[in-house]
This record gives sequence, structure tokens and C-alpha cells, in this order.
Amino acid sequence: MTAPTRIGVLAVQGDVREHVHALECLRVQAITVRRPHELDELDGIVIPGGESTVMDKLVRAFGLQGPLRDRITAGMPAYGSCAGMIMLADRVTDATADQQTLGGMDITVRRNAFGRQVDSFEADLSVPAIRDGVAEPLRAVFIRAPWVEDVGADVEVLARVPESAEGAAAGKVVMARQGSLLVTSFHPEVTGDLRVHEYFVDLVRGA
Ligand SMILES: NC(=O)CC[C@H](N)C(=O)O
Repeated sequence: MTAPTRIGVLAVQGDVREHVHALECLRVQAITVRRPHELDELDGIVIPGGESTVMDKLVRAFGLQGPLRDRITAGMPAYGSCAGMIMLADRVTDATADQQTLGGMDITVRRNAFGRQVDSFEADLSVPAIRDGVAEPLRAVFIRAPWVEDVGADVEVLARVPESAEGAAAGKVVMARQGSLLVTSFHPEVTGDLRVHEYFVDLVRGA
């Protein structure tokens, strides 16, 4: 029998439980991570939504920044949702003065991009990369979400806000991948649709 896939969920801040639940629904061993040594046995990690400024401070306070950067650089797959996407971005617009990220992905992300007045926004996304992702659009829930302003040459765009959406959000990149790193602006863990997590688990198993 092969060993079970072990995926960590960074558990310093944010909606950790929902990601643990989604991973367990996919029969993956989900492990909450607060200490550096907890990274050792992982096949991949999820960085949840929350507040990236707080998450960054706690990641540094818990001594996780260096070990996480090392593992990501060494190729450990990582999936960042919303604040997690900010954490995996090499560049952030509208960051606070002392805000740092883990980086790894050659993208520029704009924090709180959907507008300060609009706390949440929903859209049906066509995502050809996921199972039935064209026939059955993915309902995406955005909560004070960032979007991707700019992607490097090695980044694959997986989804955009539909061009028919109102305002500046139309056409913006909200799901992308670079090698073993995956990011979404939105929160698939709150809808019960497991296809994004399934895509990440497949990525981890293929890594
Ligand atoms: N739902 C979220 O993760 C919000 C992200 C938050 N606006 C930030 O800057 O980190």
C-alpha cells in the first residue's frame, strides 16, 4: 500500500478548518502547521484566506518564514487562497509598509482589489483545467479579495473574472499556476465544490 498523501494547512490565522475539511473529504491526511518541524513530513501545503498582514507577522513570529521559503523553493507544492495567494506572490501592490510575503510565484497581486466598498463578490468562472470546469462553471466567492495584476512568463492563467462582469474586475486573473504553486483569489473551501482542492491534490501527487 502506498503512503497516504499528507497536506499541511498553515494554521497561524485564517479559515483553516474549512481547508482541513475539504482535504479530508478527498481522503487526504490534513495536518495543521504552526511550527517549523511540522513541515518536515508534508507532501504539500495550503495557505488559507485570512488577513495577509497578520498572517505574515505570525509566520515570522513563529519562525516559519525561512523554513516555508526553503520548502517552496525546493519544490514543495503550495496552494494559496486569497490572503494565501498574497503570501505566495513575489510582488504585492497596496501592501502595508512592513508587509513581507513568502513569494515563489512570479505574479503581482493587488490587495483588496475588488474595492473597499465591496466586501464580497461572486462570479461563475469557466476553468478548463478542472474537472468539468467548462460545462459546470465554478462558483467563486471573493471576500475582500486580491486579483492578479501581472503574471510572469512561466505562469499559467487558469481563470479570469468573466468579461461580462461589471467594473474593473472584468477579465482579471483570479486563478493561476506556476509549476507546483497554485493560487486563487477566491475561497473554494466555502462552497462545498471540491474541484480546486482536487486539482491541487492531483498536483501534489504528480509532483
Ligand atoms: N479573504 C481574504 O483572505 C482577504 C485577504 C485580505 N484582504 C488581505 O489582504 O490579506
